[in-house]
Amino acid sequence: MERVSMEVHADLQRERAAATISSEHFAEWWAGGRERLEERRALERYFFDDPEFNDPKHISFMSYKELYEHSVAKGTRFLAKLREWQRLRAPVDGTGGLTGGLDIKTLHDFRLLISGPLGTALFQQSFPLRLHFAMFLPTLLNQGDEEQKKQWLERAWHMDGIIGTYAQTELGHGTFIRGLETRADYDAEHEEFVLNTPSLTAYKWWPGNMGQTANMVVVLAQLYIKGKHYGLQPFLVRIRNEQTHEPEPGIDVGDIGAKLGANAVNNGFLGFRNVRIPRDQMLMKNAKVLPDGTFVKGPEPLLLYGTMVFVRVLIVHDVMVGLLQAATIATRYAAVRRQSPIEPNAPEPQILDHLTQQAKIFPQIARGVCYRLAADFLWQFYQRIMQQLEAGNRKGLPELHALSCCLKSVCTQESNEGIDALRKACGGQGYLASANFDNIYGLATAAYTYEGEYTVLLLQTARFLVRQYEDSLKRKVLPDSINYMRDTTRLRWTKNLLANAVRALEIVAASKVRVAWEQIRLERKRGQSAQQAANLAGIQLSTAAAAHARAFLARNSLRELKKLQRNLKPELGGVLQQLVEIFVYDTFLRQLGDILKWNHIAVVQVTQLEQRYEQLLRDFRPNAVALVDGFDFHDRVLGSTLGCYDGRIYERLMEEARKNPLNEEPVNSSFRMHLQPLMRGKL
Ligand SMILES: CC(C)(COP(=O)(O)OP(=O)(O)OC[C@H]1O[C@@H](n2cnc3c(N)ncnc32)[C@H](O)[C@@H]1OP(=O)(O)O)[C@@H](O)C(=O)NCCC(=O)NCCSC(=O)CCCC(=O)O
Ligand SMILES: Cc1cc2nc3c(=O)[nH]c(=O)nc-3n(C[C@H](O)[C@H](O)[C@H](O)COP(=O)(O)OP(=O)(O)OC[C@H]3O[C@@H](n4cnc5c(N)ncnc54)[C@H](O)[C@@H]3O)c2cc1C
Repeated sequence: MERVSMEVHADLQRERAAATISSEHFAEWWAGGRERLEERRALERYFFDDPEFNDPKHISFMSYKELYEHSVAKGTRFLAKLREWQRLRAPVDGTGGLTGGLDIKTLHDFRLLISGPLGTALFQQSFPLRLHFAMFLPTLLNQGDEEQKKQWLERAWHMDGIIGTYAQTELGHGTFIRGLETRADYDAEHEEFVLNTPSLTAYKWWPGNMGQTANMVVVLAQLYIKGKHYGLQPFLVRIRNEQTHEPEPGIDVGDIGAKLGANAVNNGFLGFRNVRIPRDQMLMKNAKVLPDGTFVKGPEPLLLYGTMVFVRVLIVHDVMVGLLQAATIATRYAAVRRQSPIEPNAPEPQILDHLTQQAKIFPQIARGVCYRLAADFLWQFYQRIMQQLEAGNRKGLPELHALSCCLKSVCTQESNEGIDALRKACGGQGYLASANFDNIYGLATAAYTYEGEYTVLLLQTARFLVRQYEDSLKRKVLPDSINYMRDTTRLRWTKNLLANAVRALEIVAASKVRVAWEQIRLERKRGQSAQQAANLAGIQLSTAAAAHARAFLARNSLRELKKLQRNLKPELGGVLQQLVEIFVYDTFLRQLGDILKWNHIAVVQVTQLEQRYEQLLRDFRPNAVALVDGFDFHDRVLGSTLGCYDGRIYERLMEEARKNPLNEEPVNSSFRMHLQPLMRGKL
């Protein structure tokens, strides 16, 4: 499904001609500047013009095994070609400097490349070496000491004999990682650790790329020295022979089977039987084990969880991309599809002219744009806190953990919901594999669970919020992202609807945190332990954290909008203003129950906001196609019969149907074997 030079559908031509914004200006801003936009386009052409990267058939027609083998072949060609690209040009942002040095920024850029438009275009069921880059390397980088980094990092970066993954989750435990059972016993005599899987539930289960692809893992295991327990530590273990790729002695490894999506990732299981590794393969930036078996505690035990924080920060960006791919497909489809006259004798309108259709699609576009603003903020914030940590200041870590957890949860959950709503907004055709919602949804919904399950992460944020609430009662200084809790004044409804709505969302969050805190106190008074009280307040706590995330997203969008409007062309600034308003009002209206519970707002004021919201949908309507064009998703990135730039939806639907292997022969063999005997009463 290339962007072919054929004629563009008349409706799309008209939409583009009538828009008041320039897609190209938007694209430039969205990409972070002209140079980056050009660079990204050149990189995409470099891959998309290469016939080696065309799939021989639609992946929905491949078996599980076929898809894996095809993806690995393509994945390795991808890396080779990317290296070639970088030899030809100086390394640039977005391609991850595969031939250059390695730092966390490079890994960030590489991650955005493989989870972003180019990566999802080439690997609709995810990149088959994903975990090597997304978790194995960041863990070596952040948890190895200087010696270990010298020994492993450069080699791992160039995949010189090393393909790694991050093996934490077990069959019995994913969330509660202190409950992991894999053991690493230190043998001081040989200066080795001995790894074992003591039970079925102790099997590592889920790590990506682990089934057949990886030959090394960072494994999280419980450290024991002379029988004494020292908690979880990371160990570097070779699981397959570097030359033959046969499992090493004592290693039981395999693939866990087909999933809802991301089937190229080859998630695996792994058991250890007396597997020995040298002492210097415990990653020791933090805690250390000396040759004689002395355990030296690290300055910051929570660094062990550092890779998870890094990945959570990036997930906000990942799911934003998926949501906007789906929104682009649905917008273009709705601009070409015509159905159901509005006036009895009028021609059928573009379905995008039904206001309810606008209400399905535009809030998702707006949401994606606001998530992007939050993702950029979060990445800057992460870098700042990491610099502070390196300098020995850990003050900002709890706020980073709290913010990344609730944003990861809420952005993932709402993107999942949004992608599904966009699929439904395409009617029946949205259900076809050739529309590509299945792959987009499959990737986005995995992120709801991995790297910390939705509710579990909200509860992490809630712990922080409740503690901060107590601090606010004691008039202590609060971190920036929750400073709004200090303001205990009631909402004063002014003419500025946007400011009203943002403040109302903050009041909801602050009130819900207070209620959660009160419930914990009540349960404590009833004699419950602190932990049981937290469990019994779990619904209040988790919904308070989600409310906090929404309040943050709204406030951040408003703040960023103000900054942007100083630098952008007025018509673009104006459309971004519409989108921020749509996002905030949509959030407000979806939370109306809570909003009314915690704010004194009259019915007429809600009506005023509803009317403004509906007006905004209509105001945004003329720019909808131009705006999604500005995300600059190549047709290969959307991979959809419904979303192509030229709008030839019906031609493509039919072309794809005809390519279906079932249509290769006029009569399928099942007729003679089964249907005919049935009809002749011979079964
Ligand atoms: C749920 C928790 C956070 C609970 O941990 P715990 O040890 O029981 O800790 P606790 O007693 O609740 O808390 C102790 C304290 O540590 C804090 N904390 C917890 N995690 C972090 C962090 N990352 N950074 C900074 N601080 C952190 C907590 O908030 C607690 O603080 P507090 O005592 O309240 O001040 C943890 O176990 C966890 O993170 N679970 C989720 C597991 C997870 O995310 N697994 C990811 C596996 S890899 C994966 O999925 C890869 C897919 C990637 C892909 O395909 O791209
Ligand atoms: C596609 C995919 C890729 C993955 N890749 C990797 C990988 O590369 N490496 C790796 O190590 N792992 C990986 N994982 C595992 C993943 O990190 C875990 O599945 C995830 O952290 C959730 O843990 P769980 O499966 O134990 O869920 P559970 O914790 O069993 O969740 C089940 C239910 O219990 C609830 N629950 C659990 N604890 C609590 C609590 N304290 N309070 C309230 N409710 C609770 C949850 O909210 C949820 O509703 C992957 C998973 C998936 C789906």
